Amino acid sequence: MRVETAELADVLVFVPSPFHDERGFFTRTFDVDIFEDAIGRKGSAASFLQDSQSRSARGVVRGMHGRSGRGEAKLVRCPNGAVFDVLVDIRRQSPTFGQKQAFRLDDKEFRHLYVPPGFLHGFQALTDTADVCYRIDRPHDPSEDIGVAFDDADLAIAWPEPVTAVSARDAAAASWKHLLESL
Ligand SMILES: Cc1cn([C@H]2C[C@H](O)[C@@H](COP(=O)(O)OP(=O)(O)O[C@H]3O[C@@H](C)C(=O)[C@@H](O)[C@H]3O)O2)c(=O)[nH]c1=O
Repeated sequence: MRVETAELADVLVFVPSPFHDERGFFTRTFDVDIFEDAIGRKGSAASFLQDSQSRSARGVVRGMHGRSGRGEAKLVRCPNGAVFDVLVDIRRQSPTFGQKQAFRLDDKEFRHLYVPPGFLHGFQALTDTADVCYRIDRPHDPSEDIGVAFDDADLAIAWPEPVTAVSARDAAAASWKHLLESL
């Protein structure tokens, strides 16, 4: 498994080496030693407490979601289909504060993102169905949800497909300007 850095500070991309044969494929999706070497902290893998999966139809956007307080670290991958995944750095002290980066996550290359606390995250499904699995290092607490509208003009995320559906919460999300004032 290869580890790549990203344009955004402290984000890592794990790129596994799937094994293909006539049965299909086998791929490792997580390796504790590789993860902890890359993060530079022994024991850090054990901090992931919750594993979740969502399924989305083509064009669906989920995001842009973040977490207040000390935030949460995430491991994000797409085990079925493909998504256009977007991160925004909302850490005031970061050299890449305010910047965004998009990644293609899919069931061909199985790229796996490590997202430290202090980011907005969202994605759009690029295939008829697209699953996203993510682990987080703190139990979900909706009272700490923060968000920015996926179509905020200042954030200007170029979603590649027409947007077919979003949740009521995402449709009513605050502006990027509003979030910046609260950080
Ligand atoms: C995120 C989450 C939701 N839920 C519940 C709340 C709600 O009833 C239902 C659907 O939740 P949402 O609409 O918030 O799901 P969704 O819009 O898919 O939210 C997710 O979006 C992506 C982009 C992320 O990065 C995730 O961290 C998460 O915020 O599931 C949990 O029980 N545990 C969880 O960890």
